[in-house]
Amino acid sequence: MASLEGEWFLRASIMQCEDAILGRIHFMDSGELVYLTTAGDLLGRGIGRWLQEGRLVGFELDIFQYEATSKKHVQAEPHRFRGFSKCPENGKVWVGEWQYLPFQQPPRLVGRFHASQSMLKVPSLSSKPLEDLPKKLKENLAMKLEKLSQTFPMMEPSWVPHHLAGKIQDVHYVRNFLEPKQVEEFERIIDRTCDWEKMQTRDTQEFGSSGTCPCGRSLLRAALPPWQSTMVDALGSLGAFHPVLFPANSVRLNAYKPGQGIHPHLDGPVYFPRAAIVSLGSHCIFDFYPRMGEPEEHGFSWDRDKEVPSSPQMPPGTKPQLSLLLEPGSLLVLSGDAFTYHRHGIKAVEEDEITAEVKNAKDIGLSVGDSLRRTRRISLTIRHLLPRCNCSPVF
Ligand SMILES: O=C(O)CCC(=O)C(=O)O
Ligand SMILES: [Fe+2]
Repeated sequence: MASLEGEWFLRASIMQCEDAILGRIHFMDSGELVYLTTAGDLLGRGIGRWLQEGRLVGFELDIFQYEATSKKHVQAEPHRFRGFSKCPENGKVWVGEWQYLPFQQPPRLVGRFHASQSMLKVPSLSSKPLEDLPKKLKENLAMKLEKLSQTFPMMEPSWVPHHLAGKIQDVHYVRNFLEPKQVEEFERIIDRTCDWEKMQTRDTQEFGSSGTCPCGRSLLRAALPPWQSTMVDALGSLGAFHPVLFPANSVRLNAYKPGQGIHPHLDGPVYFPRAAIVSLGSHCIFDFYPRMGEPEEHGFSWDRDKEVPSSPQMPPGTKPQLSLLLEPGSLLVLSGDAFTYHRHGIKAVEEDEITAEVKNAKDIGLSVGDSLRRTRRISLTIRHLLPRCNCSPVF
């Protein structure tokens, strides 16, 4: 019997697609698993758990992978797979059944996995019928794996999301994410350390990457300043980002004077479709606009006039569909539809008027007709910038 601990070369099929999963998988003695995609045109990684009971092995993996050259938005959630087999034999290719676990649905058998301990050779495919595994033992192992995967602290958001009434999915607003003291402390650090790029519409600075990789298709990863890492770690452990994508690797600071704002835009498929925005300083009204057409393939270039990622112009006079008052110390998380299809922006005004569209005004104790003067506002936009080639360690 071969020991499972260590690195394996894994290939697994999904229906007719022979090498849908192809890469290195590391079985750690802690019972954890790490997977790295090595298929030429795919990028991605996975994390999971494995268990061995008697002669039976089961492992579960959450895999996030995408085509390096794709200009479309990537999947919004990783896919979960499960492998089952007898313990591998020394020196032989290890073969087992491969299941896909759709969210809240029963597992589906989609193919086989093959693994070998040699990193030099892709495991050869076997067409021998798989030996039937004892049903009860398999069910037992599956139950245990399910329990283990629920213990990832970041899978269960421990804050209560403020799911807003309105037609836009996937917008969460969290009041008092930071305490006033923390807001002040972060503002002090920013004033002391930031090296702003001055724009017409705002000042800005990007953290987390620097320079381009040898092939020029991705950015190289740079360490975040410690105060930002702490915030990114906190967001990770609260469940704002999936553990497969932990830690988020990009932080953009924007500073707005009263009268400045940001033109309605989509952040684009260069990122995993999720952004966490932490506000410091002034309040502001943040607007989401109605969904318009397909956003695919936009957002890879910069609109120099508007100072936002490029996307087709909205018809003049388009009104916001949902507005929120962002308070200092608050956290806004936009993902899925809100990230992919609904432009967001902040009007360039000195004073914000509370209208019926400001959906959280009442929770904050404000009424329609109230107006609030802005002061300087600084925001942190935290996202996961996706590498577009295999030579960049930006992940
Ligand atoms: O300042 C904000 O709250 C929004 C910033 C933003 O949309 C961005 O950086 O893409
Ligand atoms: Fe944005």
